[in-house]
Amino acid sequence: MDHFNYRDGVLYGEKVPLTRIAEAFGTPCYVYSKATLARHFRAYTEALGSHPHLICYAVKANSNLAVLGLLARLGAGFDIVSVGELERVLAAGGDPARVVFSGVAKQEAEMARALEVGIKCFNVESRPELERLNAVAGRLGKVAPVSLRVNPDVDAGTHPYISTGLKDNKFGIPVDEALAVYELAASLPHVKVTGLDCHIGSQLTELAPFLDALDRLLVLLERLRERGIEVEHLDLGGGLGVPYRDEHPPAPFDYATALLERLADWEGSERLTLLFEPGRSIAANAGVLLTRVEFLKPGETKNFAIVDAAMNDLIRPALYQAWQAILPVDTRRPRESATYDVVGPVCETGDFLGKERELAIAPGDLLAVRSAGAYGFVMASNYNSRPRPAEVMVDGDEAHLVRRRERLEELWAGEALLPDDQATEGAR
Ligand SMILES: Cc1ncc(COP(=O)(O)O)c(C=O)c1O
Ligand SMILES: N[C@@H](CCCC[NH3+])C(=O)O
Repeated sequence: MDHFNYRDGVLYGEKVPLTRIAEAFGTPCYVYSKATLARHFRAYTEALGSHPHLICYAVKANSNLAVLGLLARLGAGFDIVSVGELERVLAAGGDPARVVFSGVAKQEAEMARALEVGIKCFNVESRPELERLNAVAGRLGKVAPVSLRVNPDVDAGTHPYISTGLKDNKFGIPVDEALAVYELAASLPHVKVTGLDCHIGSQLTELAPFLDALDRLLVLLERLRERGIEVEHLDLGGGLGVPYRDEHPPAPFDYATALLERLADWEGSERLTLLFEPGRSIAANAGVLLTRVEFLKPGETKNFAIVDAAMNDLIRPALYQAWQAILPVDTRRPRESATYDVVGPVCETGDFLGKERELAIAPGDLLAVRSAGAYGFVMASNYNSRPRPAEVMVDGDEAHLVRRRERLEELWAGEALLPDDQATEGAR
């Protein structure tokens, strides 16, 4: 459920017709619903109820300041993977004490900045990273709170590009080695063990892999306890899927209920703070990509609807063959229906937003690509020297521009001509 619905034949974002947004801000344009973001966030906090918890929104899913600011005000923590994401969180008014830092290769300067602002925890993904963190913290006279990201080797049953909890993925410390790395962590002077972390993949549509992972983590926690190592929090990562088409992923409530049941037998579980790092399940269905049909191009074997958004704006279909619904925004005028591949202007055969879609459209019509609030704008590029699109947040009957469309001259700002060519340029 989201806040993008038809009223009298026109698709709205909350109380704003998307036609009005296209007129005011142009296309292509991302549109997010504040109410949907808030509802998705609260679904987690309400599901966990009185159990100690912290929901660390995965900034990578959608890092627009307005999104981060909204979630910060609702009490969210943040899961970051770079100092860039950290600075965004701070710029949006997020609390550094609620930030966890994931990622396989944190640089020294990134660690130093995170220590300086006092983040909650570093999710350490390897032994050398632990040693680097200890050294950086030592130089700054600090003690870094750490949680080891353990790779539990469970098959999340998701797309191979987005599965992260298998032995042959680059992420985390193999569960069998984790004990030794925890012992090392406990012996180092400038790190303090505070948690245990895992993240097994994204767009999971079943509970079983999460519960399998939890079982393996509980075995590890038991072994740590035997060695006198107690953690304050258990971070189960993100990964809960969303309905893009006909998937029926568990709701946060079902997920949390199943986890709490499984945890109930574990001694001291009521004091164990649960952390989650959801990205997609908060942002994906809180956004659409608005695009306009440029041309309809009938072909011998197929028809193309060429639109003004492309793979540089939304890469998920091209990269993962991901399916996202494509809807006409204004259905009030009569149109003939046909089957189209919806493609963009980029010079790549793989530049498509959807294939074989039955659509009743004409040139100039607006289309909305649904479920585009996560891994949409954040993965946009300037390929083909296309400025990145605008981003708009609707809030009731208001629409706020939360990122203006990139300007052409921004595309080459920071570039330079060679000295010889500058001279030629000057002489001309
Ligand atoms: C460490 C980590 N945490 C959280 C997330 C967010 O995942 P999702 O958007 O599937 O909830 C990811 C991305 O998969 C991740 O790598
Ligand atoms: N970007 C991916 C998900 C990767 C998750 C990041 N760990 C997607 O669009 O589905």
